[in-house]
Amino acid sequence: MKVYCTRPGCPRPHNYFSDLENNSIIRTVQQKYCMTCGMPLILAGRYLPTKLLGKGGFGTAFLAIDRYTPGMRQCVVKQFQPAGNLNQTQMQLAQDLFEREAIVLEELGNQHDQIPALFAYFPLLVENLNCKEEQFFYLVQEYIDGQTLEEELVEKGRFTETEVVQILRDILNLLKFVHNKNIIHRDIKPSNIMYHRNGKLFLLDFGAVKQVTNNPIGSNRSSTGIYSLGFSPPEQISGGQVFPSTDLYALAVTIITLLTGEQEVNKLFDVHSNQIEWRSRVQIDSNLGNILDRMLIAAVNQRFGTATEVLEALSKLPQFSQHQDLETSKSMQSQIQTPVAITNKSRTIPKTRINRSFSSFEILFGAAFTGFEGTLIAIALLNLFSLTVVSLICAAAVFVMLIFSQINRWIEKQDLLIISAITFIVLFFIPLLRGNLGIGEVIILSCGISLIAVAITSLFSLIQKLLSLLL
Ligand SMILES: Nc1ncnc2c1ncn2[C@@H]1O[C@H](COP(=O)(O)OP(=O)(O)OP(=O)(O)O)[C@@H](O)[C@H]1O
Repeated sequence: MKVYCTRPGCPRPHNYFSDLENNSIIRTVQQKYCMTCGMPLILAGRYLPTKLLGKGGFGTAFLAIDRYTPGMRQCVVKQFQPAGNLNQTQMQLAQDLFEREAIVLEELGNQHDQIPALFAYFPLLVENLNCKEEQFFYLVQEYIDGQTLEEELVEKGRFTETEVVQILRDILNLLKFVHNKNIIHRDIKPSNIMYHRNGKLFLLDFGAVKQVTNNPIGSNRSSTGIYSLGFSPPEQISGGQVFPSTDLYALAVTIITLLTGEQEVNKLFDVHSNQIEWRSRVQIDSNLGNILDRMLIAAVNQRFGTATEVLEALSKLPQFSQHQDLETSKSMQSQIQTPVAITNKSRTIPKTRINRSFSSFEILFGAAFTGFEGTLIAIALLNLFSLTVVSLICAAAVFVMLIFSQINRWIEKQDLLIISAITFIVLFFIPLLRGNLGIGEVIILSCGISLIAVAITSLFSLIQKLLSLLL
């Protein structure tokens, strides 16, 4: 098993322990140390980092396993590690913010199923290579197995109007909950919003939150100069007061980047008019555009003040005020009104699953897979049953199942490669399933049909695009 060393700057952080391939040894082993720098690898005696997820402004995130859960649950271990050379005051501020992320996650994550839950927060005292003591801080949170909106944007190019409205509603409901707790997120952007594989949206990174405890929201305290360039409104950049509407501004910029497909958000800013220019880049419902524009007003007193106000404005748009959204809003309402009763998160897959659209690459890759896998299965079935009709019926059923599973995203991306590799290996090692065909002929036949599937799908996509342009 690979275990990742979390010491900043460790020259060889990848460690491999063959004994840890065995789960019962993972559970019982005392400790493991980095073979290069001697750093203890099993954090708090419990969490084993396996992979680097990424580095943010205040820390480094690792994917880890929790060895004391029955299924060795995956989790995210974040280590406090501020970037750049900070002075003592800045360092203390960064550390406070890291701790605040833990406090906020503990409060919010356990009450809302679209915010990662906090599992642990602890310091670790270790000796460095010069035999001096060093202290590290770790925060362990729920792992969201999915993709950030930023990653999806890179894959898809841009989001449709229907998709962004669904995202807008979902995040507004989340913000309503967060703001009701007197907390302002302050770092809403596509890289901090994540789609779980089951279609549920999550809000991440509460490292920049401002908690206005004992003060009304927007009370007279400075915002400590934390912002994401391009997403943050003027009041946040100037280090002044922050308000719930500060998050609404960042949410509007987020939605506009998704609609326009512009990944470099600064390119949306027009220095001449001193505002974000986006309407000419996309064709959307003008009322929806007006709502986004009102979320983007620089003057706080003219911008929408609360998430509820925006939700109300959205519900007045006839094409978007659907029964389903009223239900979502009602269920959120009951969640907010009964905070004491909710202590554990329910991790059920939502009934109203968001059917995310497929990128062109995903469609063509799916077609190639279906052609390849379908052919392998048809060959095997034709050689397995003596009755050709039975084989063809079974093959057709499998074919339909393959397409259905992809449409519902039960299988996607690397699953497709794994499934076709397994089927191919089975055919390779069991000649009975190939009949008179040699392995070379099987490959040629499967690849050929896979190419035909891609060609037919491309043709249909082209016709569909042409029709949508004409109609
Ligand atoms: N709970 C989580 N589940 C899954 N992935 C996560 C989770 N939290 C963070 N990540 C991923 O880990 C990486 C680093 O996250 P981190 O929050 O440390 O920084 P960031 O959001 O990329 O940057 P910044 O702090 O500057 O906003 C990102 O790719 C993020 O998507």
